[in-house]
Amino acid sequence: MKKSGLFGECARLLLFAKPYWKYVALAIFSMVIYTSANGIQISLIKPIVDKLLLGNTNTIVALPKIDIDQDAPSHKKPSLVKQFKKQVFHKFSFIEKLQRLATNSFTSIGVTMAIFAPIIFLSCYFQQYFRNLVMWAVVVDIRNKVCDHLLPQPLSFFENRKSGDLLSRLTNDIAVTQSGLTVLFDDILLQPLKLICGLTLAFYFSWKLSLLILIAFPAIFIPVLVMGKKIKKHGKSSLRHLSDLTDALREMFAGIRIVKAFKMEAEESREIHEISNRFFMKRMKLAKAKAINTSTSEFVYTLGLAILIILGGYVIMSKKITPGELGGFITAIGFMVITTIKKLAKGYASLQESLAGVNRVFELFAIEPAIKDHPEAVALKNIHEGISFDDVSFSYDNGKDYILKDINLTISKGEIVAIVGKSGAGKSTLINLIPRFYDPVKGSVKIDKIDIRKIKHESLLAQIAIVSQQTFLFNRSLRENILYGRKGASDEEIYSAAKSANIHDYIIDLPKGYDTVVGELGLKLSGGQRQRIAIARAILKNAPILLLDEATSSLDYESEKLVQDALNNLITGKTTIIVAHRLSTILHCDRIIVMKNGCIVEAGSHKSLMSEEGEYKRVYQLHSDTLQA
Ligand SMILES: Nc1ncnc2c1ncn2[C@@H]1O[C@H](COP(=O)(O)OP(=O)(O)OP(=O)(O)O)[C@@H](O)[C@H]1O
Repeated sequence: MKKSGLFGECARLLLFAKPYWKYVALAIFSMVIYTSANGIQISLIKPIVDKLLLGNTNTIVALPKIDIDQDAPSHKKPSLVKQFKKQVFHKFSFIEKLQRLATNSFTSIGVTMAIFAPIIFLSCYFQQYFRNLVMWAVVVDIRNKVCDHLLPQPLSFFENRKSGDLLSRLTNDIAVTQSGLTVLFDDILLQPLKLICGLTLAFYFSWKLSLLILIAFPAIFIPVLVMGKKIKKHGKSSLRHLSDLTDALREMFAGIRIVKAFKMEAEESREIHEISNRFFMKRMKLAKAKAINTSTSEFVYTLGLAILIILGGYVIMSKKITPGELGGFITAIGFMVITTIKKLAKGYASLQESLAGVNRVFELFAIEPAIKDHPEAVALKNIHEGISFDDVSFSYDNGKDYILKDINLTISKGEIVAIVGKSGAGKSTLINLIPRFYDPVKGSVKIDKIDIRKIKHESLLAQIAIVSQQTFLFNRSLRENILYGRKGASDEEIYSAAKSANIHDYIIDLPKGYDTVVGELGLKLSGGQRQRIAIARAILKNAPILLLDEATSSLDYESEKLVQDALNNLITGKTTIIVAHRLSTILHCDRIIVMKNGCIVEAGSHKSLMSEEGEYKRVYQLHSDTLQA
């Protein structure tokens, strides 16, 4: 993935806020109001001290201001700095006017502050509300976009990755990204406004002291920048360890039956402890970098404050500033500038930590879907001729080991074909090429003579119903699980599909009937019941191509007979491919294909294959002997 710096990554993150620019503008507007209102309140400190306390009067009495200019000869042309100061303060003359109006007495100052209270209340509320609105909308959008980007990835993408890693990126890393957004919107947007306001006030009170503060800025930021890089590095590796932990936990719970059956609780617990310890060590490295960052900043601030007090004392003693100005200056620096710089430094560190998560989330966006629609892809509306495999070879490892070798097979529309062969012969792999779970390495799979790579993937899948070896049920109601076959089907259609799959009677006997929620991974149902739900789902889909991969393997003999009848009804007129180990279930298929080591070695009807002394007859006899034994 192309590496981008801090600004690049922040900009990419902020691009997600583009659809919400109106709310961003409202948040910034509220922030400006809020910060200015705070600044104006601080500016009232000067009249409180100089006019009301030191002047000891309730009326406007112009204090003889002790100024560095006062001894200057009147004919001398003011320096450039002084002219600039005059110009700047002239622009802020409204503050002076406000002061005159509002600073006659403690009461008028109190009233002025009270007038600002609702403004501060509203601007504070809206700036927080809009910032949060944008931030959470962006977080939700990022997660949705990652999901949308990942779901079309081919099966191999998910098989080659730890699902815990994906889970961790979608939860932990996005949570870290969210805190990055908080920093961006809270600190990076709001704090500079406060900093500008604080510095303006500080310059207004004493430009010389303010310049000293500006000179000290690099001393504050250098340690922050250095530690920021470390924080990002440790942040990224601690997220990787968290993802390992998520994956281990997910696997342990998914395989809890096996863990219990083999009494492996202690072993699993040891494994989890080890991974947790590794995560802890990484997390501590991150904590150390963050602690160094914060404490170095605190050290510099405290030192800076000490110097400021010495210098402040010096200037007040030499009467170059009024006590009111010094009070205002220290308040502006203490409440606005220093707290803001502290927040910016802390925010920078948090941002670096978050960018580690942002990086990992953006890595997912960089993955191009391996199976994409061809630019000239056509939509498949139905199937007229059939399916064909033309010189198809396939490998899971980029051609190192071929699982399917030069397969040539034509299946006519409406034909029922069974694929048999030893375990590992490549039967499931062959049928997985039809819905494009994988693409062939050589040759092509065609439907109605169109290479399926040139058919719109969605329309291809719409023509196929699959019942696979590993029946998966969602932790939702039985109704929803069956409805997965065809969204929008009526209750009658669901019941009819369930009846055909011989599961309806079982469902209606349950206290909650079709609204019964299936336990996690379908643990609450027996293997046979799960498979019948999956068959009902496929029946409901009513697609013209049926792929049954060991569809009846988990059924007891009674259910198998009933489901077999149902399947027989269902497959009438449909192009069906059945992968089966139980040879008794495929005797009446139109054609039986025998596979061995990734090649088709025999093909024909049960009768014709039995008349040959080939692989089928050998396996069939072995199968019959096993059944009789
Ligand atoms: N996702 C995968 N990644 C890598 N290799 C795989 C994958 N799926 C299957 N294989 C390998 O491909 C070979 C064929 O597997 P396949 O599942 O197609 O055989 P099968 O004939 O359906 O076997 P069974 O009857 O046991 O299900 C096996 O050696 C298997 O280990």
